[in-house]
Amino acid sequence: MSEYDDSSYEAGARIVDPGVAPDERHFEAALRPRRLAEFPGQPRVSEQLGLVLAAAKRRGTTPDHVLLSGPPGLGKTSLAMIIAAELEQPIRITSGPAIQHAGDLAAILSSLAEGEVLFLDEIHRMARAAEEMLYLAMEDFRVDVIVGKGPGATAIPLELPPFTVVGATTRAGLLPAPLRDRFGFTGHLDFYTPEDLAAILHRSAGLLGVDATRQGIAEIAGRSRGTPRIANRLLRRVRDYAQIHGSEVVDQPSAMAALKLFDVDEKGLDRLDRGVLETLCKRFGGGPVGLTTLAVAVGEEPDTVETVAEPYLVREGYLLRTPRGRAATAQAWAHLGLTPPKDAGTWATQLSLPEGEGRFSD
Ligand SMILES: Nc1ncnc2c1ncn2[C@@H]1O[C@H](COP(=O)(O)OP(=O)(O)OP(=O)(O)O)[C@@H](O)[C@H]1O
Ligand SMILES: [Mg+2]
Repeated sequence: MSEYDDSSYEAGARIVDPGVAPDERHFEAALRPRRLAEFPGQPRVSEQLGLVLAAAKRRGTTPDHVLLSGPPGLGKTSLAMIIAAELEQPIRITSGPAIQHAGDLAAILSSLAEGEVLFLDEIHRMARAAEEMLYLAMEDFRVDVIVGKGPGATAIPLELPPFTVVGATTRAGLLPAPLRDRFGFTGHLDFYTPEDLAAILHRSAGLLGVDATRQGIAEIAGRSRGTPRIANRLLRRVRDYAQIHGSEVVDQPSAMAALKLFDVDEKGLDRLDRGVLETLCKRFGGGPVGLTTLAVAVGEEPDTVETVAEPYLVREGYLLRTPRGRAATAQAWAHLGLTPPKDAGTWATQLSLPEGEGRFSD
């Protein structure tokens, strides 16, 4: 699930949504890399993690607990499963929202086998009381089981065999510091380069039994917003298109035609993204304009514009959030093939943002 849970757009409702759609889970499972060696991209995290796991295996101990953070669809769940596979250990999978009471967690912890991997997805959404129990368990491999109620209740300490927690979160900043500190290794996943996405797409095409050319793959990779989940989804749509209209081969013409049909342009912007930029440029001279005014003009809820369209537009340098409202950058004008008016604000002449500026961190 993604951070877009609260918006009016269902996860996966847009073809470029980084969240997972309910009906694509089985595709995802089939396309997940199984081992670190077949996990393209994220070279730093992958190398660091490989070292941590290999060293623990060599010593015959459990590795440090691992926290994986980063935007939706970049491979956190895949990596959690890879960790268990590399350690040759079973994996127990649960998620923050499923643990609403400390007792839920106590039941899981007390049934773990030695060395087992406990994957806690969306760990930032776990109940507070369970968080406290978790960090005690992570540090001392112990839980206090409360027996009885009221003044007569007693805490019976229960020793746990050593195990490895792998936590995943799209919002590392929401984790309380004591919990974050219990993870000896944190891997932050970043958006993929088009080359890495192309490698992923080649592999996926092979697994799906689809013929694909290098140019066809490159065309899809360039429109996938740095996100493997989106890349795999676009590949399936292009495959559909190629099977119905073309030579059954995912080549550049079929990729371009299919993605035009599904409204994903060459930079990966869809109709909503372009609607926001076009409204901003054509109706408001590039802004700045308040979020609500902009959203009404686009015909969307302010929340949708803010949480669904803006993060990518800001990250890629098409849109600025200024104290006076939203403003289009020169890159936005250029992408739409429009010329900014002479009196447009200074932001419109700004070609790109300084490194890190306007980027979303967790
Ligand atoms: N490095 C990679 N190589 C190949 N495929 C990948 C890679 N990273 C992700 N994928 C594919 O992208 C899809 C989404 O990956 P995954 O479920 O691991 O993401 P996630 O970070 O857990 O997302 P969420 O935050 O929504 O839970 C899967 O189908 C997976 O196969
Ligand atoms: Mg996941």
